[in-house]
Amino acid sequence: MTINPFVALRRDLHRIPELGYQEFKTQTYLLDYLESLPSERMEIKKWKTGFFVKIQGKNPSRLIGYRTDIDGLPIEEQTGLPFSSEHQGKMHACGHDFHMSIALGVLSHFVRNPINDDLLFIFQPAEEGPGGAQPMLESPEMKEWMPDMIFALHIAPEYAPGTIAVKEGILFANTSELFIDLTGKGGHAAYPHHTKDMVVAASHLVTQLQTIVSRNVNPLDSAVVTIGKITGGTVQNIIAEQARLEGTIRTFSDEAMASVKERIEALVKGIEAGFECTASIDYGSMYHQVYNHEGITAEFMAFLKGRQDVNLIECKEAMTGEDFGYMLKEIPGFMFWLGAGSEYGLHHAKLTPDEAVIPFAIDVVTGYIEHLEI
Ligand SMILES: CC(=O)N[C@@H](CCC[C@H](N)C(=O)O)C(=O)O
Repeated sequence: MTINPFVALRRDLHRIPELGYQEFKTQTYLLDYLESLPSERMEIKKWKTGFFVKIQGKNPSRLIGYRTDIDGLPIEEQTGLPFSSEHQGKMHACGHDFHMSIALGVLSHFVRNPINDDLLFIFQPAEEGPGGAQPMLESPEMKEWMPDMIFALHIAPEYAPGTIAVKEGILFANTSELFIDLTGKGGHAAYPHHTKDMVVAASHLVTQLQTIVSRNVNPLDSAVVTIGKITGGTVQNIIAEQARLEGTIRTFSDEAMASVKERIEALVKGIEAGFECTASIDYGSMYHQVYNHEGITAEFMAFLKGRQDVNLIECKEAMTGEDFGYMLKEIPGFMFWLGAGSEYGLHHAKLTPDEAVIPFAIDVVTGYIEHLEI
């Protein structure tokens, strides 16, 4: 059976997931593919481990932008797929392999069938962290090629293939990473009274952090404080001198983000006093909310309603984060969810989206770009 060429590309990319700003093989693979396309209308500018591709239109009056992210996650894949990750401890568990192959499919259509307007394809590194959208936006390359409108998609395992979910206004939350380091006095496991145990302090702090959402945030508002990783100590019979919590904060407003951080700082001060230790907080990288331009999103939804093959859902906002929010802050446009039907969700080691959505999405995105000229 012949396999769709962009599904084949997805499988190749799925084998070589790389973390933010380490996407060297991915960049080479994508650029090699572009080499195979007619080059007359195509201009490429590399940017760190990503790049921009401009496709010259026939009679341009504006520049239409389309962005894909290209990085993977630090997860050991457990799908059992024959084209599983060849990079130990790394996986395309957020669908960026799908995003890239869809972008290549759309790009390769327009390089052969240009529209009047110019198109800009943005292959952005480090979406999962520490963030590539904002520095790309500020780069001289993008300042020269600033789109008049921009859009992007994200796969959604919880929706069936054929579904597109979108809404006007806020779609994804504001995010802030969270790293807390605790330092006390280690020692012999049998002499706890001579030590300040950071495993115990960290355990109390994790529990106290849960009270921010349940007891400080207005029940009619929304926020998330997740601790995804705890490390501490060295061996089972030594009391830990160090512990580290790693997590993320999500809110729908800057005010809520500031008040969650205030509470975190107060609780950490309490841990320092209560457990006689020192603590430091680092907020890592922060992403601006994804806010879909009302008018442009409404027009996209109207376009989708005209397609028999699309099940359009007007969805609710989600606590997911996306640094594409920075691009949408400066450029009118939108992001949408592409139903991809996987039993396991984003960031899961068994995520297996349905590959049939690749040609489907290429067709929808291509059709929408063509429709923009009508
Ligand atoms: C779509 C998606 O899953 N995005 C990530 C973005 C991560 C932002 C940052 N590294 C953080 O953890 O706060 C997400 O986790 O929502």
